[in-house]
Amino acid sequence: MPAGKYQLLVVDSSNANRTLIGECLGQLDDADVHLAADGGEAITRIASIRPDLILIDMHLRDTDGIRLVRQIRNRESLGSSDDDLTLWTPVIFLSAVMDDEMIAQGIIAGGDDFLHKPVSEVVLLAKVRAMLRIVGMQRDIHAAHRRLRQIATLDGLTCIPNRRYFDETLATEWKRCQRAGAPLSLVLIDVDFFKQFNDAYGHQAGDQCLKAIASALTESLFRVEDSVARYGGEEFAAILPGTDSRGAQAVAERMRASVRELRIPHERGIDSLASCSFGIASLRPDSERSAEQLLQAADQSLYEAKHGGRNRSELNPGWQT
Ligand SMILES: Nc1nc2c(ncn2[C@@H]2O[C@H](COP(=O)(O)OP(=O)(O)OP(=O)(O)O)[C@@H](O)[C@H]2O)c(=O)[nH]1
Repeated sequence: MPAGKYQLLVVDSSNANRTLIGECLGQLDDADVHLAADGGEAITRIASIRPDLILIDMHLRDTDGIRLVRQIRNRESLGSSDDDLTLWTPVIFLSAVMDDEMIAQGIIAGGDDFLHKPVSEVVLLAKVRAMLRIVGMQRDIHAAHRRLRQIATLDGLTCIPNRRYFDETLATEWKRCQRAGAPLSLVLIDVDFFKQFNDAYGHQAGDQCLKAIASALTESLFRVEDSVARYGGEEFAAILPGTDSRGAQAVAERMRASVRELRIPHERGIDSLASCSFGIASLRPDSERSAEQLLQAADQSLYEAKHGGRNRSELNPGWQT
């Protein structure tokens, strides 16, 4: 949810009331006011403006306030937000007649407060401000949650996705590619002679080398669905959904060349430069094989690449698409 002005929606079938409340709320500098004449229009506007607060008259021409709020809460629980936190939009009911029974029903249905009509401008603004304070806190919680999620899936040294992100993404992409009947390719990447690099230049230089390689690998991926993570130590792993083995070989070669183009001096390295070896495995996910097996297959190819001389990529012949 982008932080910015609060979006308020007033749902009232009386043109005069709607305008009056709208004008009153227009005094709030930090809010935009939207108006809807009935339940149907409210639902459409909620989808487009995603309001932070809704004021609903109890008697609408096509429905009543309680039904409408039930519909709104239903939709909220179905479509949770992109970061898995349910959004709660406060609802204030407006009603000329108000008894205990109605208040209880309204709150049970999902309303948060009531305002007596004709609405006092002072009370309306005070209640809306109180609700918006809570909305503001909800926004802060969402922002903190998003940030924490991001930190939890990022590698501290290289700032690229970490092993946890890799595991989650591989599981998700496996299912997605299986449903779509699409290929899924995996590339395991290991820095060559990295122990000697650390021994020769020190651990800090080793860290800088890993950071530069992580950037080079990331920049070699052009598709949004492709990702590369730090798999552990001096190992990285790229997930290429919807990419067949030929495509994966092309990506691996691009990554290999970009690491070489960094021209990081490595006295024990191939031609005295840092390099990586790449192991590729590809499949169309099915219920016969597992992501674990795909990883093992890519690891075997990586072993071949290492033993074939390093600074090269190898595709597992049994795992081609
Ligand atoms: N500087 C630094 N070194 C790391 C990090 N993680 C792992 N390493 C080092 O990476 C080295 C990996 O060494 P090996 O697994 O023997 O492999 P290698 O020397 O790269 O040799 P080959 O893979 O066979 O080419 C070890 O010395 C680890 O200590 C890190 O975060 N920073």
